[in-house]
Amino acid sequence: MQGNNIIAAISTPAGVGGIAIIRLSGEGCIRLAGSVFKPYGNKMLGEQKANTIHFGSIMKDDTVLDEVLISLFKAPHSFTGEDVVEISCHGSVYIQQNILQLLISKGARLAQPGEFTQRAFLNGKMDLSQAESVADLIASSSAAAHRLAMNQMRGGFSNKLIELRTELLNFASLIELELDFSEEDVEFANRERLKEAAYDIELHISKLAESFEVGNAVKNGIPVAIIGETNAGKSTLLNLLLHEEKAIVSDIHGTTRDVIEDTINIQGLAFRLIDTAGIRDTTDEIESLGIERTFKKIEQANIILWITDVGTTDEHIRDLAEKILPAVKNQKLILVFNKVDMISAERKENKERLLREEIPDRIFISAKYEQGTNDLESLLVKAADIPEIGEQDVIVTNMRHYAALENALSAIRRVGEGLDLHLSGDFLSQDIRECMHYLGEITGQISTDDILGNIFSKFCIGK
Ligand SMILES: Nc1nc2c(c(=O)[nH]1)N(C=O)[C@@H](CNc1ccc(C(=O)N[C@@H](CCC(=O)O)C(=O)O)cc1)CN2
Ligand SMILES: Nc1nc2c(ncn2[C@@H]2O[C@H](COP(=O)(O)OP(=O)(O)OP(=O)(O)O)[C@@H](O)[C@H]2O)c(=O)[nH]1
Ligand SMILES: [K+]
Ligand SMILES: [Mg+2]
Repeated sequence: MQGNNIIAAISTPAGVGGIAIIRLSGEGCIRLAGSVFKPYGNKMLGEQKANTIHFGSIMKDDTVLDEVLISLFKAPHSFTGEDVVEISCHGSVYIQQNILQLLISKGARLAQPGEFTQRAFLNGKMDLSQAESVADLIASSSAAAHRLAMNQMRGGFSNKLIELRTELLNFASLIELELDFSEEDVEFANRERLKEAAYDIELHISKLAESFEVGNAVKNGIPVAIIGETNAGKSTLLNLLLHEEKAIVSDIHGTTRDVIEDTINIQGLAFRLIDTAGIRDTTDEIESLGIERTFKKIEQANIILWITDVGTTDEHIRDLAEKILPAVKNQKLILVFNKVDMISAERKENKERLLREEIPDRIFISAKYEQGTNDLESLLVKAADIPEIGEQDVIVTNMRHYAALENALSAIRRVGEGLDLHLSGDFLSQDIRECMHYLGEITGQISTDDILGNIFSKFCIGK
């Protein structure tokens, strides 16, 4: 049916803002929009040039639904690569819904989530990793996450993958050429040079794969577990850093029983703060489960803030250290002495020396009276140890890309091993092709409907 291929959606958030945008894409969408648009000028919409904007009314039969601006894009020069019409109307939900229904009654259909971007991908406007970065860009909540998504959208990652693919292709041709001439027993490809090439590619791919640790932390927030004895002030600190009464604070030991998480932005970096149940010996079953979770969160965090009441005895702190230190592996551990408002300078000096060797990073704060918390924030940024990210840096932020890179890495490693073992060219070339296949999955040169469906269904409607 004609028009069935025209998709429509409200691209702006529901019910907020003075102006809303309704987007149409697909062959015939300009004519479709023209059928409900009464221009104030004398030319009909269908006669207008690409990249122009027009003022007029949207008509439902004889009633004016709204006065709008309509922007025209013509294939292939649009976001989707198809004809695109954008209607800017007033931001009333009533108007938006009525215009959308009107367009659907004229033959458009509701766009699925991400369908505009999916079309842009299918029409070659961008590759798959760029399309995915659009969703990341929309979700970015810190300067660093924004920069990574922007680099990816502008093709940094794609270009790197194209480079690698070209290298692999050259590599495969060398080996395959040799295969064609195998009867004549010639060696076109110098084995040492092939080994170097394989190693060089391996190095590039492994660098990309390794960047995922930083990329993932920047995109999802660096996980910070806030742990320690009951009543140390963990939830007070969480609320202070979040500027929100997220967790219940009380002078009752064991107030927090389950994990509470939220994300904050400090100096352009996102941190995922995780408040946990206070550690103590308890017979309460629920509380014990909460404490088990505390130890799980220690495992999952990059940074651990061990909060202790500065008035807690040295013995008790040492006892806790025996439980906490074995659970800490690669994570950064910071010892936070809380409630400094309650103690003397002399007492503080004594605590300065406690567990110095085991935990060199420490700070004194008062969560309740907001003392030392700026320094704590700076300490968090330092502990996060995220390298400065430049515009040219390619950093992997997507689990799907990471998994594909790991597969590509195994394949290119097999090529290197095959060369060491003097395996015949057909084996080598098979692994090189496999490596290319996995890189192609990232850019979408290799893709299935399942993969695409999975990616685009997570987008918002209208994107
Ligand atoms: N109103 C509106 N704002 C928007 C978008 C949109 O689609 N509509 N975008 C949607 O994400 C982003 C902008 N991205 C866009 C990317 C390409 C084209 C486009 O028309 N490209 C053509 C022409 C390029 C040219 O003139 O040089 C092309 O690539 O051929 C439009 C928007 C953010 N803001
Ligand atoms: N004087 C003083 N009191 C504080 C400070 N920080 C927290 N408190 C008080 O300490 C008590 C316990 O605080 P919480 O934040 O609930 O402690 P918690 O570590 O989350 O406790 P649990 O969830 O029970 O493990 C509350 O009465 C807070 O008001 C501080 O810096 N100074
Ligand atoms: K408490
Ligand atoms: Mg608490």
